[in-house]
Amino acid sequence: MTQTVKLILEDGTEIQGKSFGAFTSAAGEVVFSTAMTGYPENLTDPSFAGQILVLTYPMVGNYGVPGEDLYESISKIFESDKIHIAGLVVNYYSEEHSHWHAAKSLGDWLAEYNIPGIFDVDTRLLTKKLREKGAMLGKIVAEEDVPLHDPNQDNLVAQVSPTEVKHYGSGKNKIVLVDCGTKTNIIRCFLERDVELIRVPWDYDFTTLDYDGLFLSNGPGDPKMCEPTISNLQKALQQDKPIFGICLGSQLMGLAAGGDTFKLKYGHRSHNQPVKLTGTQRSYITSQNHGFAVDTDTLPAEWTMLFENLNDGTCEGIKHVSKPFFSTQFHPEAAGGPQDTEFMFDDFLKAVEEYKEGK
Ligand SMILES: NC(=O)CC[C@H](N)C(=O)O
Repeated sequence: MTQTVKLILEDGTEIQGKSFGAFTSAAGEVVFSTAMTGYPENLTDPSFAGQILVLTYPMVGNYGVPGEDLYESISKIFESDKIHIAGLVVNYYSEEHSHWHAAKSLGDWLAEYNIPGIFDVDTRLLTKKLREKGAMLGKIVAEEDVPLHDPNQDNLVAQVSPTEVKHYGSGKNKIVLVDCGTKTNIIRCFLERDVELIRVPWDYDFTTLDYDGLFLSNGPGDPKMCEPTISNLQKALQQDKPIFGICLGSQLMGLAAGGDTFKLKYGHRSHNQPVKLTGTQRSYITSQNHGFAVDTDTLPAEWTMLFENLNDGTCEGIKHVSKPFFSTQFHPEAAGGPQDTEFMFDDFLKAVEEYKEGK
């Protein structure tokens, strides 16, 4: 029998719904995504750590959850090796699922990781509230009440980053990937491009390593929590080796450059965020998942905005005016979402080749 659970927001809103996944209570920051597909990818994206995710797409679970498949010891399917969200809020949960690759139901998968889900919630109405008031703390309450908890006060990157260095591939360009909670599709995108990848923990002193290019990954929480990464990055910015950052990596680059970051009112989480390449009329449709952004007004003179969000005008990437340092706030690796900006990986590796030729 389906049990009743509640979603409670910090402004006092209480919404009654039905339980799926684990029948347990959990607190976090309530954020919404308007993506129409991709829950296996979203739920395993480490950037969602600490967040209760509201999906506006009305029917969820109908294609189940794919079976695991490995490639070079990383998942071919998922964006990390576990579910990272704190809870899931949907409108209609489809008990039935059907897909050639489905191995289990979404509810069973959530239960495996002890993550609660709540359905029968008007997630579009809830999203309107989150857009008006901004992202809020909240909790899914089953039997036991739990206190509200702000995950942005925690060092979430330290919780999701690996503790050991790992090596992948044997290509001609040696790239250090600073893993603050990387999505596996970033690793796949590099391995498809003739790269030897050295994946290091968020606080690892990579400045001592021999490499051709530096990459900063996405990750959860407030970028200002990543002090060791920022100070290592500041050393790398003194050199000329190419640096590329995605999402949290873009925010870390902004902070290391001397700029500031701020929390957006309700974040960008979807697969259809329009961005414009600065200095052109060219726009791209991008996959995004972020709640913070670089404040471009605070950047030193040698840095500029590379992409601008066409919905709210906020910064979607930065670049150095003369050195090969650049970033995107959106996800060129997508997973899920459109792959239109995957060329950013090619641009980065081109910069790496040019750096090696000029050395
Ligand atoms: N996907 C990410 O890397 C997110 C970065 C950061 N945690 C934010 O919410 O803005």
